[in-house]
Amino acid sequence: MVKICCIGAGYVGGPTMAVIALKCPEIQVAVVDIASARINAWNSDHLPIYEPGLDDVVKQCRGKNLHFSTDVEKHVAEADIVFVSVNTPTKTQGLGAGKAADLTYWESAARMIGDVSKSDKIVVEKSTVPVKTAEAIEKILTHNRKGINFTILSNPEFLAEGTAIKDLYNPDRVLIGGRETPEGAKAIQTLRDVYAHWVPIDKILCTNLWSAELSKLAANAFLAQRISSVNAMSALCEATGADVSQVSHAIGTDSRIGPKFLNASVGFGGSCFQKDILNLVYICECNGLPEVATYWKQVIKVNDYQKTRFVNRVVSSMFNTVSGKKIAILGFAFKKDTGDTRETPAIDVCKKFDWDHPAHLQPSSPTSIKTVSVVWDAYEATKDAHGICIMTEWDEFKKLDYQKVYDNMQKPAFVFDGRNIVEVEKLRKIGFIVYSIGKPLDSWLKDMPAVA
Ligand SMILES: NC(=O)c1ccc[n+]([C@@H]2O[C@H](COP(=O)([O-])OP(=O)(O)OC[C@H]3O[C@@H](n4cnc5c(N)ncnc54)[C@H](O)[C@@H]3O)[C@@H](O)[C@H]2O)c1
Ligand SMILES: O=c1ccn([C@@H]2O[C@H](COP(=O)(O)OP(=O)(O)O[C@H]3O[C@H](CO)[C@@H](O)[C@H](O)[C@H]3O)[C@@H](O)[C@H]2O)c(=O)[nH]1
Repeated sequence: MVKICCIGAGYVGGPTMAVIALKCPEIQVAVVDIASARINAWNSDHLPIYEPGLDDVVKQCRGKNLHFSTDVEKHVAEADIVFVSVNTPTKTQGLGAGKAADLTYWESAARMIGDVSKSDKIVVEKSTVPVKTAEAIEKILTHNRKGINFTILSNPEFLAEGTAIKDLYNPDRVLIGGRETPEGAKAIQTLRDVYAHWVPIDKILCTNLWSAELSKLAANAFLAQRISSVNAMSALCEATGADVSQVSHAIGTDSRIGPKFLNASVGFGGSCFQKDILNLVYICECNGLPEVATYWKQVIKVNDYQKTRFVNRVVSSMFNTVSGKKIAILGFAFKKDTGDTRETPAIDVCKKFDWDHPAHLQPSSPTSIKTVSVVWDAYEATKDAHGICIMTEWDEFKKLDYQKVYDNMQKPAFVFDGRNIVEVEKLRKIGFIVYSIGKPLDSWLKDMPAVA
């Protein structure tokens, strides 16, 4: 019986392994993590992450062929295939700080695999890593191998949060990269057999190691670039009277462009896009390609510009200051259907509001945190507020009774829609002053500065 162990029970390791366990009943799957609170949650009725459909998959397999454990070494030692799905955040200190991927979690996992293994293993890179990481991992493992053979594969994950289970059931493709050697080919075949339980074989793409590693960074860079492109257009739409939704639709019907990922927004967030582009930029710089690095860096610059532009719209509309005003932030996650707030644009927007306080009103003690309160209900959040900022496109915010919201707010009442989900004309009829990204401007906002 094939045994799989996945190191890292996070947003990727948990759902991915749960789906493998569901689709491959004859395979034993162990998901291990050093974070005991996370493992306890995976073993409880309250899973550590919110993902539609995940509870159901876990309930079907947990305790049968899916196990969550903190006994990392035992499960790694027993496994034939070890997935490594640990976090690879941006380095905050030292060489490459602010750009390069921090591979300390990866390296310690690799050293541990080398230490505890007593049988041959396929080691699969599931985390998103810089190109050539597999070579570094090979070196670590082969220098410690004690006669054991380790074959490294790259199998990057393309799921998006909020649709992880759907994406895992029905991936656009599964990508497996390996060495072009007999051992590499054999390992690719073993992993391909796992996915072939439910993924059509023509959707399982096999490449060399470096192509697989780079494809993951390239895919995220292209996706994020689309958002920055449409967001750049949104600024031009506001300046000219064009409507970004109409422009997106018009260009998206061109089959060469396609309709997806063209929603203008307050900016992209999440733990992946910025981190992976910075990683790509660093790799370009290290390979002597400064022009290529600058090109990709611009995607992040436009994203930062979009968040700043949004805050400036809010502040300039509200008589050039938000100091002393109540602003209701609707939604904090970086997108709907996830509880994940890593790198969410809402954080940057709220921080920029803090900056707008005049010096004499600057919070001076830790108790100033009281200026933020968190409530469950949108009606409570908006009561007596001067303005509303919609930061996440939760369906709940589309269906609010905006007349009721308006009646309970200070006047003039503002809605700043960072996700373009409200019906602008309907809200304007109620009496709101509405700003929607990339849409024809409310007369209130005309002639006000969009960018400081
Ligand atoms: N979140 C996504 O949607 C997504 C999608 C595709 C790819 N990725 C990539 O997958 C990787 C994991 O992302 P994530 O969002 O699941 O991260 P995460 O932070 O949710 O999970 C990583 C887990 O690894 C554990 N860990 C770290 N070092 C360990 C060690 N030595 N031994 C055991 N456990 C260890 C941590 O405790 C943590 O629980 C990253 O490289 C990310 O870029 C993420
Ligand atoms: O038209 C769009 C689409 C998305 N977004 C924003 O972009 C961010 C990222 O969204 P999405 O890509 O759907 O979610 P992620 O979970 O970050 O998934 C991305 O990052 C993952 C981690 O690498 C990859 O696996 C996925 O393929 C890739 O889509 C979110 O803030 C969205 O609101 C927009 O502003 N406009």
